[in-house]
Amino acid sequence: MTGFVDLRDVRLTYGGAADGTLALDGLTMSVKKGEFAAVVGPSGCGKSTLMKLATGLIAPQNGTIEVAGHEVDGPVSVAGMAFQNPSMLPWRSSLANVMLPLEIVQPHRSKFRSEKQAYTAKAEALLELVGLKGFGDKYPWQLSGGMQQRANLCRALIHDPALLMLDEPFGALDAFTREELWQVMRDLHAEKGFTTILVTHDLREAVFLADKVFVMSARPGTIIREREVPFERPRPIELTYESAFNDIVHELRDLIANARAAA
Ligand SMILES: Nc1ncnc2c1ncn2[C@@H]1O[C@H](COP(=O)(O)OP(=O)(O)OP(=O)(O)O)[C@@H](O)[C@H]1O
Repeated sequence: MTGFVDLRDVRLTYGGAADGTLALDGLTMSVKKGEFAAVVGPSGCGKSTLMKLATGLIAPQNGTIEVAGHEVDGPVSVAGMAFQNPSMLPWRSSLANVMLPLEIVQPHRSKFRSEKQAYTAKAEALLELVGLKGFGDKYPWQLSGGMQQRANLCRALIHDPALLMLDEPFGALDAFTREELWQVMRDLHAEKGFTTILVTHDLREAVFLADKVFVMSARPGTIIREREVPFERPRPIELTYESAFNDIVHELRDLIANARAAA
């Protein structure tokens, strides 16, 4: 396989082959190093399942999964993750929340004490990059939802993961805040160059951020279309009001509507 993340002919059934739920079947997809991929599809088609498989949280009954050239057979340490709910620890400051993975993930864990000053500077620099300069000492409950999600992105990136997995990270935010966060995400990806897989229900979000959008069928999920997004980077937010942009959004919408109807 040739990508940075490769899934080939993957099948996943929850709860036993006989009477379980077949979530994914015959799913094949490949994401290149540094690429920003989005995954869209009908509700319940298996998008989150795909994320759990690619990060090694669950194993498929059939097929192969490779990340960074290695077959996945347990939690993938090169991955950072962010979900819809930022789930920050309320008793820790934002800075301490951002630094949490360094206390857990090797090789950082072993040198956390001796390198604490450098790690703190790194976390502060990341907070600044997402527009949270000076908020490191605030507790999560002192931050707005959008600010919490910014800090959550920093926490996902603090250990310099080569792969960032995002499952509906902006889904709970209002439209304006969401667009702000798209731009934060665009700039983080441009600066750091990590490979990204974003699961989203928001087709504008997918087209704005991604190099390639994977469209899934209804459950059992499989990939029914890979749509390249041709727009140059960096992409201004005004792009989302242009007709060429909306044409792709409509094309994706039609594919998903048809997939739902076929279910
Ligand atoms: N732990 C589980 N045990 C049993 N069934 C599950 C489990 N997790 C998911 N499923 C089922 O597998 C299917 C795919 O679920 P998944 O959460 O991957 O879909 P999704 O596309 O992310 O959903 P949504 O669009 O609603 O976010 C669904 O039918 C779901 O009910």
